[in-house]
Amino acid sequence: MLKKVVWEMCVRLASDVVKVCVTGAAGQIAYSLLYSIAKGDVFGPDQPLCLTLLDIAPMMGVLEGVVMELNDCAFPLLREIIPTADEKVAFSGVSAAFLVGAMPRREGMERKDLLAANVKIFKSQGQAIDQFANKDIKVLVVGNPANTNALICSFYAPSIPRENFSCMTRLDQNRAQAQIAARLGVRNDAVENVIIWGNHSSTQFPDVRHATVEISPGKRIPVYDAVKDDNYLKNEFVTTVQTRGAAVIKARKLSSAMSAAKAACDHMRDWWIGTQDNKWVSMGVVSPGVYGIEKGLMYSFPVRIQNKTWTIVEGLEINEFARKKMDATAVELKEEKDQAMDICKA
Ligand SMILES: NC(=O)C1=CN([C@@H]2O[C@H](COP(=O)(O)OP(=O)(O)OC[C@H]3O[C@@H](n4cnc5c(N)ncnc54)[C@H](O)[C@@H]3O)[C@@H](O)[C@H]2O)C=CC1
Ligand SMILES: O=C([O-])CC(=O)C(=O)O
Repeated sequence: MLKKVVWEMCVRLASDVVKVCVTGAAGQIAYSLLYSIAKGDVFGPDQPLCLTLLDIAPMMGVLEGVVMELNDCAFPLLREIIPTADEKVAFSGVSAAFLVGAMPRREGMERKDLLAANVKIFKSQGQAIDQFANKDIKVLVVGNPANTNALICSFYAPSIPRENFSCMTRLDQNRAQAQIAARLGVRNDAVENVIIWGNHSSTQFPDVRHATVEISPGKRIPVYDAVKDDNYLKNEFVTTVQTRGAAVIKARKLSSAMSAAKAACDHMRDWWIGTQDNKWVSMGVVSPGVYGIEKGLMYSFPVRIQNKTWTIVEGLEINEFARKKMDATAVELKEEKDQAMDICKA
């Protein structure tokens, strides 16, 4: 009898393990990301994990070192680590994937300058996900240009619902939230419902028209009323968020990594576990044609999430200023999409 109970417990434990893939696993974002995932920050403090770590063949030596360090952390939730350069091994049976592996930009480049170098990675990984991953996999694309790479990845994985592909604009959301909090001298989490519209690029539109801030315990007011400076919110604030990635590269000579990893964790955790009550988060998702944004573009919208399903927050008033910004970033996404399709078909 005891033997049977123990056996059943073992079976349950084994089947409870969630398989998660991280690509670019030997790179700088992954170095922070893997730590947080393995610790339980994303899938919950009781969720056992198997991590598959994909990188290219020449990086297998470095990846071996990352695996050693993960083992040396002695994480209770980490049941198995599979380092590999083979997409089939990396994506087989996977329920959640962080697609980080791609070339980062250097000083003076725009993210779309990476298209030619990176988009084929996402075509190939889309095809592998289509063949080998679980059909309900949740895919977060971080590698730049993130929106267009996510679109291509989903295009080449036709057996997986398009809603299961997203790209990361959470870093932009976190940046916007932190800028407002600093301006008002409040905690970062006092600021809610900041929106990032569009592309994870310098045309994105960080919008605080619908955001609120708790300025004193229990007192929440619109950010516009708290800041009382329309000129700042429409100009300096927008530009600061749009160009923050470039500012980090200029200072560090490397692109954001710790903050990118934190944002990837925030994004996937909210997708997996759900958003709270009236809070919105921004993520790049395939446009269903709302807010006048062409159907099929991978565009960042405010969403609520329940049961691992996102729903765009609809009905927000869009003024003339916002309309222009939202359209400009959509135009850029359309251009990137056409260019990416040409590269993939060549
Ligand atoms: N969406 C966002 O908010 C952000 C996106 N990024 C982007 O994330 C990407 C990764 O950045 P870092 O980790 O700093 O770069 P990194 O150069 O440190 O690491 C990239 C890793 O990807 C690997 N890789 C290259 N091709 C691969 C393939 N086909 N399959 C698997 N792995 C592959 C490389 O060997 C390398 O180990 C870049 O494209 C960067 O621009 C960075 C910050 C924020
Ligand atoms: O700016 C870059 O190239 C890296 C990135 O996406 C970011 O920091 O937002």
